[in-house]
Amino acid sequence: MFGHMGQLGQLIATGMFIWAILPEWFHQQFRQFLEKYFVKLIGYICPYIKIKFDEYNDEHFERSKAYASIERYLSANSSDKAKRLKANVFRNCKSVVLSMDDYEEVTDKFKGVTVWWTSCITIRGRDEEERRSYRLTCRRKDREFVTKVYVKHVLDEGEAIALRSRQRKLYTNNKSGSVWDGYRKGIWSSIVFEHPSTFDTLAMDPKKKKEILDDLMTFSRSKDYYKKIGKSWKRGYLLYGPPGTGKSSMIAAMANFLEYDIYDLELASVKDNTGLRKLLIETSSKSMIVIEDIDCSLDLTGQRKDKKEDDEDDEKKKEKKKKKEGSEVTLSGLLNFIDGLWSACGSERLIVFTTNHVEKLDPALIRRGRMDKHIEMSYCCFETFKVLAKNYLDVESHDLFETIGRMLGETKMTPADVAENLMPKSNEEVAEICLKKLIKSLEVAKEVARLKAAMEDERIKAEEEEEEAEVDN
Ligand SMILES: Nc1ncnc2c1ncn2[C@@H]1O[C@H](COP(=O)(O)OP(=O)(O)OP(=O)(O)O)[C@@H](O)[C@H]1O
Ligand SMILES: [Mg+2]
Repeated sequence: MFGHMGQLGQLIATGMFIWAILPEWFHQQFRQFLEKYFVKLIGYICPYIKIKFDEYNDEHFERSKAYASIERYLSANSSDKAKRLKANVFRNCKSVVLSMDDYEEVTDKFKGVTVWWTSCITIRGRDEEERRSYRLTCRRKDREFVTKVYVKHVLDEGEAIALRSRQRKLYTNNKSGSVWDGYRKGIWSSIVFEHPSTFDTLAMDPKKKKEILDDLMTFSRSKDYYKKIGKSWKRGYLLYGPPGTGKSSMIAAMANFLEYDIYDLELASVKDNTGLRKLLIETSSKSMIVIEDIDCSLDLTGQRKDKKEDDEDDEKKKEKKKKKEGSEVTLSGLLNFIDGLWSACGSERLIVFTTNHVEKLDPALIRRGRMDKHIEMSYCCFETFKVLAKNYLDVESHDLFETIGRMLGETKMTPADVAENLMPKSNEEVAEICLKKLIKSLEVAKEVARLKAAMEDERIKAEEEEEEAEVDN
């Protein structure tokens, strides 16, 4: 027994001696060889596979997009399951994002498949730099599903969460061309978009409101449909109606509903058609491009149709006018902006025009396909009033409603005017006082309209008499 022990001791001692006299490179090779086969061996035995997502890839300084998406996905789906959390406040984000703390593990289930996520840190290099990563563990049998379906689901969902929580922007174009926005020159300048208008605060016929909401919802979910029918994923809205009927409020409500950015395009500040195209290219997806008061923006009415008929003098006059205004955008330039080849450069975009005079616009500009949906914003009807009364006074029914309903049927008053009357101006102004104020205003408006109509009748009568007198002479 002791003899065997002695032999073994000798063997070990010889082995150690040989190991000691072998060169360093041999040690390294041997170690690598062992590590490689050990990992392989574990791979054969272990029923799980692991996928690592690093926060920074070696060749990029930027934070990995996949890592950020996973972080958001996990904080939204598993932050209630993890026991130790980290709070992050991102730039461009409204809220605090909770994510798993280091070395924390959570379980996630998707379509019946269970996976495990671990947040890891490795210390690398001489500077002992901390490298973060997420490790996804799944069963070997689920490998195909996890790599092809689950990971895509996580990344898509993470991106969608980022979009939902970002701060939206209101952009406007600059007359001077481009502005320095801190790190690059841009042709749009922006502020944070925080308009409080929503479809709840917007007063209009509930049926019409629902129709618009359905339309917007369908649009935002129709990516594949637009691809199938061979159209770029955009839709044109024309909002028309008298001043103060809620066109601008509707635009803000639409942007809030769809969570889009707004590009408020001032046509008069655009130098020419090329400038218009540049602006278009610089807009992002999930946005609304708005041109307010399109009839006043430029002399676009009939520029295309009547071009040949215009005599030279007219052309010169127009040229001069355009030079004075500093804009040479033409109707055809604008038409191309809306649905020319370049308009397909982004996706999921609404183009919205507003006007007080729809009849002044060139039919080519507002034909379906360019302006797909025409929405009339009109004077306040009883249904509109009820929404305003609810929003402004918290009143859903009142004895005075009947009178107001009847009077609104007889008199044209814009929602802006009705809203102004309904808004309490002091603590003493209770709902009834405000409603009475509105009735008084409606009476005045009715009287003014009656006088105007009478004056107009008189004017027409006088003109007719004048004509008759001329004929007699
Ligand atoms: N339909 C509406 N619902 C709720 N509020 C409205 C509505 N219409 C007008 N208002 C109120 O009146 C104000 C003016 O409305 P808004 O600016 O949307 O009108 P507009 O149609 O864009 O007018 P303009 O043609 O002059 O640009 C808004 O601030 C809003 O408070
Ligand atoms: Mg407006």
